Amino acid sequence: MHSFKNPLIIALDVDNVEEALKLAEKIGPYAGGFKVGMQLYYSAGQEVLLRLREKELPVFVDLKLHDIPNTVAGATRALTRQGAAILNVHAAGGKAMMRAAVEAARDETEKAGTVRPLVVAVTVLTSFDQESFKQEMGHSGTIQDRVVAWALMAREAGLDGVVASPLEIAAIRKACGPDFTIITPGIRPAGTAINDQKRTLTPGEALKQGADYLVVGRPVTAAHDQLEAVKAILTEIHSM
Ligand SMILES: O=c1ccn([C@@H]2O[C@H](COP(=O)(O)O)[C@@H](O)[C@H]2O)c(=O)[nH]1
Repeated sequence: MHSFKNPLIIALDVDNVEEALKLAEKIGPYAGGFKVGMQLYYSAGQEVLLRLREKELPVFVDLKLHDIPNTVAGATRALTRQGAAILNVHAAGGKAMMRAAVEAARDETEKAGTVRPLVVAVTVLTSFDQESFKQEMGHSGTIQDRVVAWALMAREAGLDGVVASPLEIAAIRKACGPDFTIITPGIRPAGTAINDQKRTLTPGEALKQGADYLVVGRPVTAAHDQLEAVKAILTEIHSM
């Protein structure tokens, strides 16, 4: 297991390596780890992962893989070689796809003698509310029921955990047990902008619900004082 020094993962949602490294330099001594998502990876490629390695903090590579099993396995192998500490696939890709991802990560790390990344499944994006989930996705049940069903499927496929909103943490924990990793975006410290997120809680509330890791982007990246924003979240976390 790659070691995160605290549960706070900062989403480096910026456009280039220089900006990412500048932010990483500033908040690195405080953050538990970084997240590299589509915006940064599609702009900067694997170079950003190699450069972030120098900061010696684990990196969650959030590319939400979703394709046929063989293609997802190949992409998983590449991200594993590039040093991802956590990587993710969409649960909607199905059990065979999820199994292919975790087996590819295991095989790649066994060959290299390195630590296997956690492979987790994205459930229902935090930008959906119940209404849009029903109208646009055609699901008649609740978001929570779908998230729990996908979490159970991910566990059966051998995945290590899920990405879900903080509102579903307790239900996932109950269904999947204490060792199943729960990573939650949709984190909004009190008084910060909600933006496009629909299912949110504060850092303290999410931890109280049982989250393992909190993913925070704009409340830090868009803050007037990014370092102060990180420190305030850590103070809230440590007061729990
Ligand atoms: O359901 C999901 C899955 C992933 N994300 C990612 O987390 C961060 C959240 O950023 P904020 O700026 O704090 O909203 C972002 O990189 C998303 O791609 C998510 O929000 N919801």
